[in-house]
Amino acid sequence: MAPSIHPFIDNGITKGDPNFSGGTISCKCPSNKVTVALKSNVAHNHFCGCSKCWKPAGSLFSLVGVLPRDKVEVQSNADKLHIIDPSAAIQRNACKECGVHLFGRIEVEHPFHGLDFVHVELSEQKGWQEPQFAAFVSSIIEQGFNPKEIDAVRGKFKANGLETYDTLSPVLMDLIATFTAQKAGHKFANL
Ligand SMILES: N[C@@H](CCC(=O)N[C@@H](CSCO)C(=O)NCC(=O)O)C(=O)O
Ligand SMILES: [Zn+2]
Ligand SMILES: [Zn+2]
Repeated sequence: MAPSIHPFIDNGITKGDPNFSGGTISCKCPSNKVTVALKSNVAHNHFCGCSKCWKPAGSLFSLVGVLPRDKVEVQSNADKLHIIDPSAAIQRNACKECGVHLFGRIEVEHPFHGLDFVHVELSEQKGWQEPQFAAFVSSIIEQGFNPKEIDAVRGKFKANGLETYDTLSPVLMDLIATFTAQKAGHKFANL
């Protein structure tokens, strides 16, 4: 059986609702779930093949989007959260018991400071922004995926109208580059 790319693409992508205003995500513990309110929809929702983002069991990719950190509020069992890797730019707060990542937060100076990273598949609500692109596709090879089969993976994304990249999308990479340039003292007109 071919490995699952991610449940949200294996059976075709469902469009989000542009008027959707948020919901609740929860971890996968059978009881005493960690629950987190997301008080807006997400943006830049994307599949990510990197080794750091949480992936559902058996899937090659994560699905991760961002929203302002002041729209994210832990509602229950906060004591079960721990930060997976405190040295990473994105501090992924995960459930100690089931391993699910609830939100990733940036505390250092960074182009995406102020945005939290979340996985909307952990919500029962429907209407979240649909995936926009696939990022860090070649990273799955670093984790042991056979490079001979990568074209099939890229083809599946393309067949669903999604571009594939080996970093983030050009829009996000340009934002990062702009931040880096401004930090180095470059000034841009009309930004
Ligand atoms: N090949 C590496 C790439 C890891 C990586 O750079 N991941 C990105 C994207 S995560 C969500 O889009 C990133 O920004 N990471 C910063 C961080 O995790 O703190 C690998 O696969 O590990
Ligand atoms: Zn849990
Ligand atoms: Zn990632």
